[in-house]
Amino acid sequence: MVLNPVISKLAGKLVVLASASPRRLEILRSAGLRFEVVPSWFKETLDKGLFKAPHEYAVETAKQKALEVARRMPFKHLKTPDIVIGADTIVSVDGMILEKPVDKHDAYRMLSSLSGKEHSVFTGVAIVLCHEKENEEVDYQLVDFYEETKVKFADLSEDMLWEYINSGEPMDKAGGYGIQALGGMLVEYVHGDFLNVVGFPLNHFCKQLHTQITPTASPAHKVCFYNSITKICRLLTLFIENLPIANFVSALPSTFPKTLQALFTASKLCLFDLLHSRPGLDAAQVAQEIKASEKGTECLLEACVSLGLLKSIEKVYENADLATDFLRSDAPFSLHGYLQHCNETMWPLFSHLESAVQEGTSQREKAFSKHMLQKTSSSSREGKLRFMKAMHSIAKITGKTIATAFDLSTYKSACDLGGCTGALAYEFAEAHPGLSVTVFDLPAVVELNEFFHPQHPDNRVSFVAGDFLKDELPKADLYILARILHDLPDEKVHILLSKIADACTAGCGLLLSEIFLDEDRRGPSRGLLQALSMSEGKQRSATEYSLLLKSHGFITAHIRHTDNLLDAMLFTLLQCFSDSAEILD
Ligand SMILES: Cc1cn([C@@H]2O[C@H](COP(=O)(O)OP(=O)(O)OP(=O)(O)O)[C@@H](O)[C@H]2O)c(=O)[nH]c1=O
Repeated sequence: MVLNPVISKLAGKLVVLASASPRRLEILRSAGLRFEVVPSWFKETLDKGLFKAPHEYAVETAKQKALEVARRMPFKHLKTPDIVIGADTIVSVDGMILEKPVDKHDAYRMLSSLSGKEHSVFTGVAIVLCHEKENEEVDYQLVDFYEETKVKFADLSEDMLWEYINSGEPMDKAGGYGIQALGGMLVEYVHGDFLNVVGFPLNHFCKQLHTQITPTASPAHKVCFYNSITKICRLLTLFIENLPIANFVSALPSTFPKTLQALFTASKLCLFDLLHSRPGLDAAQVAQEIKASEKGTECLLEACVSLGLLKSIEKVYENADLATDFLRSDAPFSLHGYLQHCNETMWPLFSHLESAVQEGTSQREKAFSKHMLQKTSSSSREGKLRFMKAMHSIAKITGKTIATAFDLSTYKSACDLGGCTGALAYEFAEAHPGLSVTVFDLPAVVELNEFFHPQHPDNRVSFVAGDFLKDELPKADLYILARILHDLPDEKVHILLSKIADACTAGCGLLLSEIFLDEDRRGPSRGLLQALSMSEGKQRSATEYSLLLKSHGFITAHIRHTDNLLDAMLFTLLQCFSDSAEILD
């Protein structure tokens, strides 16, 4: 008997059912499985037209339900599950997909379309296996499958239909009926797994578990605490991107703008650099060094102490770990460049958000004086350098996570398109000893690279100047597109992807790194807030990126949601598409 050993394999693991369906709970409880129920917040709103077959829709919805819970739990429940189970049941008849009816008339429409006919019930199931890595990031491994059961309804008279609808039973059930209760009276035959119709294909599930789950012991309740680096990066970045992180700064949002400005000002005045090279200065000495008033400097120092950025012992100051690790300009994970960009570019732009929303146009002219327009313009050397410093900060913080997201051992050469200062390329070279990486970026960007000396230079990283929309791309087995696509208008996205597909041979890879929006576009906030400052591009979900890349011949191989600002997806080229008719809008 396969069931018992399978269920007992899960003993000691934190198993979570990402479903509010009482039937699923009952089926799995009766089988002896011990689990917690955390209903998914994923809204079943995927575009059905995008799926070739009904079961693909059910499987994708099940995946999204389970992934949403798997990703939410470490933050909201402070524990990482071992296994999350999601499911979605749909009824399919005459090419239509029927879900739960929205009202009685909808139930009538559904039931009358089933009357006297055979239909299919599909349940898509996703099992997400969560592996917490040493750095406490979580790796998600997905197993999915579906089960089909055929059901034939008797001819239903109007009276029967309305009597059944008025019983209230149809409302929370796919297709508007419950085969396990009154709805059983409408059914002439069932071919296949009965429990699949009720909402969960138990037999198929156990078979999958049997082959997919290895019986390694794991603590029942792993409490997820971020290690300090991940935590500080996250907090600081959320902080900068305007999210309510009440643990870090109390009494938000009233203190929020003041906190940000204190951070920006301290960073701009190089306070953290000064206290790194000369710890133990008092307010008067600091004031003298940064050429500022004594009173103002003292207020700023005290504010920074209250924010946990500085420490003070008997009126002398030194950097707290947070400042040492992230805020001094030469820290390995320095946010200095990014803070400067936020202060001098993002802040003025966002203070014109109201008119940006009203007019739907860039507010640069309004937000900046002539002098600042020049300083922040991407066509000026200073503006370019400023932007490069900001991108360099982000690449340093996210680089390792992206570079180690996938097994890339089959690739020998990579090309980071728009790779800017090479910060990401160096991470890839360090993480993959067999990989050479070419950074391809505009001549004016490559020229300025002398300002960014890598900590560990590596002769497997080289720079080639060119325009990825116009020039021939360097040959590589793997193309990297990190934070590029979201910023481009659709036509440029397609030009770039076509060029990559043309440069690739079958089996070549494409690694995409972006913020992936939740499928229902309810988060993450950092992606949706970033969209407010984008005039041309577009934020997309993982499914949208998959479909976009698929239209150029790339198929999704792996997805990684990293919780370190950027997510990543690895694609493989199946065949080369040069025909623009293949391109989806
Ligand atoms: C055909 C049929 C369906 N159902 C129920 O229909 C819901 C489908 O909806 P779902 O979207 O898959 O699930 P949900 O109930 O919204 O829960 P969740 O997993 O949180 O989305 C599930 O409940 C199933 O049992 C029955 O109880 N009996 C039947 O004969």
